[in-house]
Amino acid sequence: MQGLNHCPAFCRYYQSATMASQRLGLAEESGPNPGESELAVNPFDGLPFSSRYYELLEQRRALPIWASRFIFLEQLESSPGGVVLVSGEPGSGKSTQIPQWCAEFALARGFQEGRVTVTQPHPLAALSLAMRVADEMDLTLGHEVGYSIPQEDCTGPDTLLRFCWDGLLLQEVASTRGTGAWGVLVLDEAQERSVASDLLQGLLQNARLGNLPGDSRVVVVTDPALEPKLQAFWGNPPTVHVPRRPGTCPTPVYRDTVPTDRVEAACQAVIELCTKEAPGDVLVYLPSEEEILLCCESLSREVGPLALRGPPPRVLPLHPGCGPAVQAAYEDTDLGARKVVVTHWLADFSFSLPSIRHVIDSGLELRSVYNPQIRAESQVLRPISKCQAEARRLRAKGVPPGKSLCPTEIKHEKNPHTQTQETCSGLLSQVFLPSGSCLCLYPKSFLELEAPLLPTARICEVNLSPVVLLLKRRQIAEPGECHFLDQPAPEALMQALEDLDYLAALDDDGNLSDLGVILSEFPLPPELAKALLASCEFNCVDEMLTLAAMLTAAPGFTHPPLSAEEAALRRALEHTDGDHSSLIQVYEAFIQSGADKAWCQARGLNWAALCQAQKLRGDLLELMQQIELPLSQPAFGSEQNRTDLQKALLSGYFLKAGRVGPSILPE
Ligand SMILES: Nc1ncnc2c1ncn2[C@@H]1O[C@H](COP(=O)(O)OP(=O)(O)OP(=O)(O)O)[C@@H](O)[C@H]1O
Repeated sequence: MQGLNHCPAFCRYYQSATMASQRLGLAEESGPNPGESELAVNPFDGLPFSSRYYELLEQRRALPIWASRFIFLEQLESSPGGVVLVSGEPGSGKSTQIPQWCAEFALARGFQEGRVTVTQPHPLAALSLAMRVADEMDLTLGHEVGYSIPQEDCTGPDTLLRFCWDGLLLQEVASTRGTGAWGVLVLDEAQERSVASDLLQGLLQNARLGNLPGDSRVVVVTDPALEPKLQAFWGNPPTVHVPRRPGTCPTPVYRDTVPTDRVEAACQAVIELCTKEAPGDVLVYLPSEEEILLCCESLSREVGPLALRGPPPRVLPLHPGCGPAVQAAYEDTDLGARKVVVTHWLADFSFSLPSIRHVIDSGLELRSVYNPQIRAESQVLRPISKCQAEARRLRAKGVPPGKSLCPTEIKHEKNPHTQTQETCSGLLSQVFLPSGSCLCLYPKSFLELEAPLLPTARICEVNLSPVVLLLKRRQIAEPGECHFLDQPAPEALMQALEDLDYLAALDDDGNLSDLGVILSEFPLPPELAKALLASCEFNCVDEMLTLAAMLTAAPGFTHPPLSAEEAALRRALEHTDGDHSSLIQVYEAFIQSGADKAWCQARGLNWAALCQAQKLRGDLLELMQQIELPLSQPAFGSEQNRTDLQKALLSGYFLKAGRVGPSILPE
């Protein structure tokens, strides 16, 4: 910011933007047109726009949301309660354009109320969007545009627009180490009903966030399916309706029965599309990461030998473990190979891949669901909601590579109505495209009978202890008083309070104890944080740090062993004491390999997840050093260490303990 204030281009733009916004309310057009040399300077960094900027500007102008830009900025300026709702179907341009317009709005106000923060329910979506938006704005990632996700903060002092995993923003709001206020907060993908998004909305609605400046703005972005509920929750705020995406959406084709082997059925459907040479990329939805990987492996083996006219398809997984490699799903190769992207719920709403023409949907999702009565989480395989099924079907509306539908090209069409850019949404539907397809691997009655209308609110399905600890830490609200979009069951809240009490995190008045305050400092579930603190007492900090990091990072194993050789290499990593010791052993072997990717691949280990665990372990160690907790030397493998580790774990997880051997607890 300081740098920007001294930049003559910024000052020039800022003055003109301020004058324009005073005159018009807001500037009518974003960014210059090619050829406007005098103003062709990026107001955010003072540098001339590159040719790439203009290339992407053409693509942005073709998005359905582009027509809503002026009305959105007007509503943002004048909304009486400072809240604006944006409702539009997937792929209409909400996630990429709204943040940029908010940055322009904040710039026109001189960033006096603060900068722009955009939340995403998935860390990978925050990363991917930051990359795309930095590109579209012609700015440098990590400088003016940045992102914050677990174990990675790619922001700097000049960051004006930050994409942030919503769980992290919630932690920041609650923690003493938070980054403070924002001028505009965009809560994207509200229909996904993540815990943090629901909670942030509850807190904002109750006006309980003390660090909000007076004139800040909140923008809630959603799929149309959740719009009525959000309207009611926010008291009918101004709402921007994004026009429907042009193009015809294929009618779904249903299977008569649910296949016993989903992966096999999906692979066969992909191969059929490839052999029929139906143009366009393919998106396959399976329930779990494990099935995604199995499907990718099977497809990679089977599509190679097919006698196809073009190059063989590129098979790409898309799940939280992919990291920055996820961008490959957006890229086209020079050879124009067809992409087959295999994914799960992650791409229901985030990740709008423009070239998808064929969707193969299993109609299922695998989710962790917590049962407070038995205090246990289980993996539940269940039908997706009707709203998700519709979002998946709409993905097949894409444009095959090489068939760009940017307005300049449309103007050349022999159509008397193709005069102005404003009418482009109407025009696009008139352009002939080979039709796409949507194959549902289930009968029509399957979702009609079994699926809910909307995705289930995650706050009603998770263990609430971390949420309650967080709220108590900042005395933001009494958990029971908080006004949620969907209220969690009272017994789930009671159980969370009870568990925190058992952990000695609460005092007699129900407020956080000193121990509770320390527990809330760790980015870990309270039970695990307690076990880590206890490891100081039982002299096994080194091992417990590793275990905490491995249990928190993404799963270390990618899939069941694929060959006898891989199975043998994996067996060598297993520890006779069970999963916890195996995880420590895997981590230590990974470090000894020099964090080698090929070493991980040979054992079916998730290299990205292990790197994440390494980073998290470092962060936890730093935190312990800051709090001046006593550390201990590594002793993994000794009998004493084994017992110490068990005692530390029991200090946190005593509610889940069952004794089979002689007691190790002190008499
Ligand atoms: N990470 C990315 N890399 C490259 N292009 C992207 C990326 N994200 C989005 N796009 C482009 O921007 C277009 C609009 O996507 P955007 O995510 O803004 O839509 P959306 O309305 O928010 O959809 P959704 O609700 O599915 O996220 C896409 O069709 C694609 O062309």
